[in-house]
Amino acid sequence: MELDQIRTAISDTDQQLLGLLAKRRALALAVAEAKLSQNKPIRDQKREQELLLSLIEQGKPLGLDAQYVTRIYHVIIEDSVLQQQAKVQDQLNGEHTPAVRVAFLGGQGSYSYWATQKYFTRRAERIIELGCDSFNDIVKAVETGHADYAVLPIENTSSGSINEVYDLLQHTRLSIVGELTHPIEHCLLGLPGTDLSKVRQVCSHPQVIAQCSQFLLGLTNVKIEYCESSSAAFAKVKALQDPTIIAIGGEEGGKLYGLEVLTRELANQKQNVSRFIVVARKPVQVAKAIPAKTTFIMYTGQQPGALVEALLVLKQHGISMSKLESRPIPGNPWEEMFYVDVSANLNDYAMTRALEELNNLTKFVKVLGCYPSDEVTPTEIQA
Ligand SMILES: O=C(O)C(=O)C[C@]1(C(=O)O)C=C[C@@H](O)C=C1
Repeated sequence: MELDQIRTAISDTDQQLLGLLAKRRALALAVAEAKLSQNKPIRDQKREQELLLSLIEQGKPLGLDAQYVTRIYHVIIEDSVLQQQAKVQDQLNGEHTPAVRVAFLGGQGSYSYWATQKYFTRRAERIIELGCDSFNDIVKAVETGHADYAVLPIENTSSGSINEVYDLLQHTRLSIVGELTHPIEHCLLGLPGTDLSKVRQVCSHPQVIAQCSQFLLGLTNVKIEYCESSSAAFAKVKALQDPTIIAIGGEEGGKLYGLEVLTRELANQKQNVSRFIVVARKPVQVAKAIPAKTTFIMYTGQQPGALVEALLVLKQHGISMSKLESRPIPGNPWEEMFYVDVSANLNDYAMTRALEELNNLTKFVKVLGCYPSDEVTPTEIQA
């Protein structure tokens, strides 16, 4: 066969694969309906185990090794679970609307832009994008009704917690209604033909710069220029048309501005992932069939053992904590507000009791939101 003919055959096969993936997704959504009516949880890891084992066996005579099959099906099953969760939440809260207005940092091509696309394509037919220049503007856009939702990065595996966002949460009346994790793959991006040895300025958002600090130490005679977002950095490089100025951001985003990759994998941690939260004016309920997270803040006061006692309340109710963060309280020097993420539904009996006790024990407790957990840990094969 000629090259063109082979490629046509590959394209045909890919088209069939896409059709089958769409068909499988529709079946998974039908399963979600059936599970809801039978009061069953969405995730069924026993079924996933059986499925993976059977697929590995079926792959062997076709020359498809176990690792390959497992990798592909982890992605497919993760998609199934997240689609099913979104559907269940939609039925409970009526979240699925034809168009949603979403505020996020930067413009097209920023990391928050991609996170927004990823989260809302499962939940709405159309996204009306409201790119903003600061985290404060994003929150204001939802508070004032200019946007329905805000997407905010809250932590990153390389640079840690994003303090500015934590501080905004302390004062807003908005609720956390969702979360998502998104891999962040930083690249150096320049105008076509840029020579890295001649570069004199690197532009990006301060969080991005922090996540690539080790790589940047190795660049001598290069000035760091902070921008409102990585997309603002792309726009700047494109507008200036000066090959000594480059940006750091995602490859796909840079492409939208005609920029090319000079170097990849710049982040301090190889696994560089950001966790984003989605906030809205109205809280949501999380269906019992899916794993929930609750985030609350508390001020325990400074008496000895106050935090330990508060955390013991969670332990006594069998509630596991996935994150504990502290931030200063403005106007009260050396006093700290604690932010707590727990794996629990706000409507669970244990959680209700724990919050009642924390209300009595501490000086201040406020629930920031209860939302579906985005973590779909891959099912491992047990031999
Ligand atoms: O079979 C089910 O119960 C499904 O919901 C489908 C499916 C899948 O995609 O295969 C998805 C999630 C479950 O954890 C198990 C399997």
